[in-house]
Amino acid sequence: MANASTTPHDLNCLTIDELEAHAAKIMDKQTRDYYNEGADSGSTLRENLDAFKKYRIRPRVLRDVSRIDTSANIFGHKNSIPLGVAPTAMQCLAHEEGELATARACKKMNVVMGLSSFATTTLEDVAEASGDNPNVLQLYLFESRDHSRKLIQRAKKAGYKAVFLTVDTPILGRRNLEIRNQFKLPKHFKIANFAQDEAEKEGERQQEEQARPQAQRRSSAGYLDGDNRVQPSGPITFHTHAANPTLSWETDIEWLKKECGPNMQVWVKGIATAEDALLAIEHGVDGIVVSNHGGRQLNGAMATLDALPDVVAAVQKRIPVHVDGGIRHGTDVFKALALGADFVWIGRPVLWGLAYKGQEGVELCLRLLADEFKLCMGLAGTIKIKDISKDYLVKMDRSGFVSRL
Ligand SMILES: Cc1cc2nc3c(=O)[nH]c(=O)nc-3n(C[C@H](O)[C@H](O)[C@H](O)COP(=O)(O)O)c2cc1C
Ligand SMILES: CC(C)CC(=O)C(=O)O
Repeated sequence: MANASTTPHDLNCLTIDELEAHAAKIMDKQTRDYYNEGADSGSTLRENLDAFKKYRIRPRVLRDVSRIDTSANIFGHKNSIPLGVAPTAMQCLAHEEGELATARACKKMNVVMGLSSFATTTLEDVAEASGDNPNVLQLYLFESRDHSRKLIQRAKKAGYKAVFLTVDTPILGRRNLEIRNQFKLPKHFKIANFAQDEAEKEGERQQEEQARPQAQRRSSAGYLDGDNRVQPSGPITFHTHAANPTLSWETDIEWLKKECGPNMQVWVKGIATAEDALLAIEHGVDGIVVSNHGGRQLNGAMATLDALPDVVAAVQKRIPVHVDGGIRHGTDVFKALALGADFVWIGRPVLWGLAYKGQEGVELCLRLLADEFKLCMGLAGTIKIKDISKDYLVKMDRSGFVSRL
């Protein structure tokens, strides 16, 4: 009997769990804590993972699974599997080649890549490394529309297929290890997409600063207003500019759609409820990602896999519904699809791959998941993505009682 794997194994690393363990030994403490932690006690982060264990697969047999097609269409491109690389900030912390290594691995593995606004590589350099492999730009809409507008224009010019507006971060979640470690991006790295703006602004700022009475001079984190809210008027750092508490459906989605024009889609990332999924449709977005930011924002929020079925039922296939959070095995991809997701995204596993072996490590990460997913499809008795449905799952409650969906 042939093994389902199409590629050679790395005998030291046969699972994403092993990849995580290798990476943990390689990364420095600040980076490991920043990448791996969730908000507050981390319960939502853990529940994202545990949610997958509540479901078991009902395999069907004698169905000729000799020709399995794992490919999925995204932005008119044939992705090798229904999985993409979610945007994660500051990848050069994991490996010196950072986002470039990720882009090259995605291209080689034929997998769509999401680039964080807070990448340590410019969106143009990533686009060049990606060639004709599709990319999406994750966007935090800043209070200064100028910063956002420039970024959108650059993404359009560089051929990005979509922007993913992250909507679960109106205020940055509380990450205790980050606070305790006093997280700082080492000086030799830059939040590359803003580096030019920063240099231009710095001169102006220094002049303004000198003109200001001593008592009103800003701290390095920005100004605090009367409500102790950081005013994002200072340098672009993720403690100030990632969070924009003023975002709303009415004012921002319309603006964003206009800026993106007809050739770059607008998605929202961070939907957790049917109500918001319906609002997304009402406001004309092209797709949604059910996400809780990998458990890094509202601790105590639902696991994304638990949030998914309600959203799928509300959307009724009018727009694509994607999901991320806690996907660590090919069977997790299968379960998410069976619950109605069209596509999934992975965050931390790619960072672990990067830390382990740069581009090669990201390829390994994607290959493991692709092989596991293909094997799962074959052993569950299905050869087409579109046939994966809730008929392939049962749900177990806490007492072990099994029910059909
Ligand atoms: C270190 C780290 C940085 C992240 N940076 C961003 C970001 O810049 N923008 C964003 O929308 N989401 C960001 N995310 C969230 C991911 O896009 C994704 O939603 C999440 O990682 C999925 O969960 P998983 O890590 O369990 O796969 C980040 C996640 C991590 C772990
Ligand atoms: C720049 C940060 C806000 C990136 C992020 O989204 C995260 O660390 O979760």
